[in-house]
Amino acid sequence: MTKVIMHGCNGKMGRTITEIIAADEGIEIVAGVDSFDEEINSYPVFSNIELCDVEADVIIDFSNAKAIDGLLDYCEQRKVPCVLCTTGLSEAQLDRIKEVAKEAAMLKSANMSLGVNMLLKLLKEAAGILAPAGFDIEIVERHHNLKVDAPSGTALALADSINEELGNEYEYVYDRSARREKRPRKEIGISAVRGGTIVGDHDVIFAGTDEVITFSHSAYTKAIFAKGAVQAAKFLAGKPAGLYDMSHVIG
Ligand SMILES: NC(=O)C1=CN([C@@H]2O[C@H](COP(=O)(O)OP(=O)(O)OC[C@H]3O[C@@H](n4cnc5c(N)ncnc54)[C@H](O)[C@@H]3O)[C@@H](O)[C@H]2O)C=CC1
Ligand SMILES: O=C(O)C1=N[C@H](C(=O)O)C[C@H](O)C1
Repeated sequence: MTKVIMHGCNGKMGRTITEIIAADEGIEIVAGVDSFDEEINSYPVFSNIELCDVEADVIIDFSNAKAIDGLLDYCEQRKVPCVLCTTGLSEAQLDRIKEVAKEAAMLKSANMSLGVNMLLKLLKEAAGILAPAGFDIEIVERHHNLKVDAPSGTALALADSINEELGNEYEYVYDRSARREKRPRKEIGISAVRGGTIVGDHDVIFAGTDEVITFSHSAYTKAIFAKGAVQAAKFLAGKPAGLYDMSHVIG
């Protein structure tokens, strides 16, 4: 039985994961952490990870960028593996994750769905063929009106996957409103739309002369992310220190 601390347990994703784990005999939540305590949980909830004295095999995190520094300190000191799903992290936090991964197993992924993780691979092949042939690359993401970070972590991960294939020569452009120039070839435009209850849509557009290819992923429920996170937690429990991602889980 894998024992989990759910970091951000009372948020939208924390609640979805609580439901999914309750129906799985191979894994249980032994404690939750959330600054917002509604007394709705069947497990003990702490307002801060530093106050959590419950032993666990792995942490699942869906919280807020502001909560990540304390979480990383906890993982480093106690050597607890962590599935890090919060997006909108700073460069300093991304560097710190690499440091902490020397002491504990850390799996970071901006999107836990099978579809997006397969797309990350497919895009490398597409970019390798289409970019040299002169296709422009644009990413458009759409999310619900409660999302606090933009662009989405997934949009950045999709861009990074493409850019890696292209020798990291492409610049990311988030806003063209102050620009008065033609589009340079080596850029990836990234646009964010926010509204209603959209769970999460990502379009990667390769626009060439007289033809356009669009790779599109739509999430219909948050359960696709929750299932991936639970699968990742089972995978990560007991793993040696190191930096992991969903490709290690999915294969
Ligand atoms: N990697 C992935 O597949 C996915 C990642 N996300 C990301 O996960 C994060 C959370 O998403 P949601 O659940 O939709 O947000 P949410 O706002 O509904 O939930 C976040 C929870 O974290 C809690 N929190 C805030 N500060 C905290 C602290 N210092 N310690 C403990 N808890 C704290 C809040 O009280 C809240 O209950 C976001 O960054 C989002 O972008 C969301 C869905 C999928
Ligand atoms: O905040 C969300 O909801 C989501 N966030 C992740 C992101 O920023 O990419 C993943 C998913 O799209 C939902």
